[in-house]
Amino acid sequence: MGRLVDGVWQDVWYETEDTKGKFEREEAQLRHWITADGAHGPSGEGGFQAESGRYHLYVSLACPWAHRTLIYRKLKGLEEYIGVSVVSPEMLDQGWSFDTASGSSGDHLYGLDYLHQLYTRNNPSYSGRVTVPVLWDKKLGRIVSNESSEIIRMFNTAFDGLTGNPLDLYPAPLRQEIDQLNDFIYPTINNGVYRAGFATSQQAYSEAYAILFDALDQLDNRLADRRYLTGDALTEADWRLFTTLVRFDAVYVGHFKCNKRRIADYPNLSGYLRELYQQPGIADTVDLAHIKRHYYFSHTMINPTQVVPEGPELDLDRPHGRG
Ligand SMILES: N[C@@H](CCC(=O)N[C@@H](CS)C(=O)NCC(=O)O)C(=O)O
Repeated sequence: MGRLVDGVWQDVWYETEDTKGKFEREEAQLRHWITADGAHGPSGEGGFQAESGRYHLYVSLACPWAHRTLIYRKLKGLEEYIGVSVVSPEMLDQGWSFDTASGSSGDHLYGLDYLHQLYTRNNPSYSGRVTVPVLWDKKLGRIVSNESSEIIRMFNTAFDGLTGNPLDLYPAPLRQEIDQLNDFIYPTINNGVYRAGFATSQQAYSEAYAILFDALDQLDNRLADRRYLTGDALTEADWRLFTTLVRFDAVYVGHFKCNKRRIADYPNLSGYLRELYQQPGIADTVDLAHIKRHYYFSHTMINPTQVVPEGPELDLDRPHGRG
């Protein structure tokens, strides 16, 4: 775990001293957009046109943000257009690595040892955290984006002319509602579990815990009379929630101390989670072994023994009873 400072790797844990024990996630810095015609998107520079084989995704199967991009790659039929390299679940003193002995696919493009080398290949004097996912442009040898919420928006439309895949997970009539749901779910739940788990003071943890379970209760109620978060169709908001829910009982309950209830205890969220898991292709994107290994083995300040629990027994293939 660490960060780059002027292109040099430094092994440091998250800073919480100035924030009374609160964990604050750093903003992603690299924010260009792939578009159908190469015009520039909402931020960054232009010149990143959707093309087959031009772009490559670097992901961790453990990471909920990277998981979003893998789900979109699957649902939008992008697998033959965009390659993937998977880092090892073990994120230790050099950060994310391509160590094949511990579960990485290896770096398919350059045979690098560590993800931080990709960041300095993009910018030799980069300063900041070295995070997944990374969307890489093989043609220009640059990082397009390291912000998952924007990568999934690109994947939603930019390649449609090539793939002919019309699925729209951010349809115009629902955008405002989806944005509102995201604004609610990101701080309370997606990042909320991290705010609980990475807190270094009782107060910061207890606050994050209360906000998290209040938000889950609200969503469970919402799903009592709605099949999905916005109604009858799955949207971006559901997939963004899913990547946290599917890790919850296996990791966040124990490792991050989010233990008021399990998702399995919620009458509506539990079936909803299974329904999303059972959508075609989605189970292929979920790797619970990487998920458990990553959190329990990498966060040595939380779990210094690095012992990974055997359980719980999850049965995500059980009938979901929704609809
Ligand atoms: N804003 C980023 C956040 C990505 C992120 O924080 N990824 C985590 C893994 S779950 C990471 O790579 N952390 C390494 C670090 O912070 O040093 C996104 O959504 O793409």
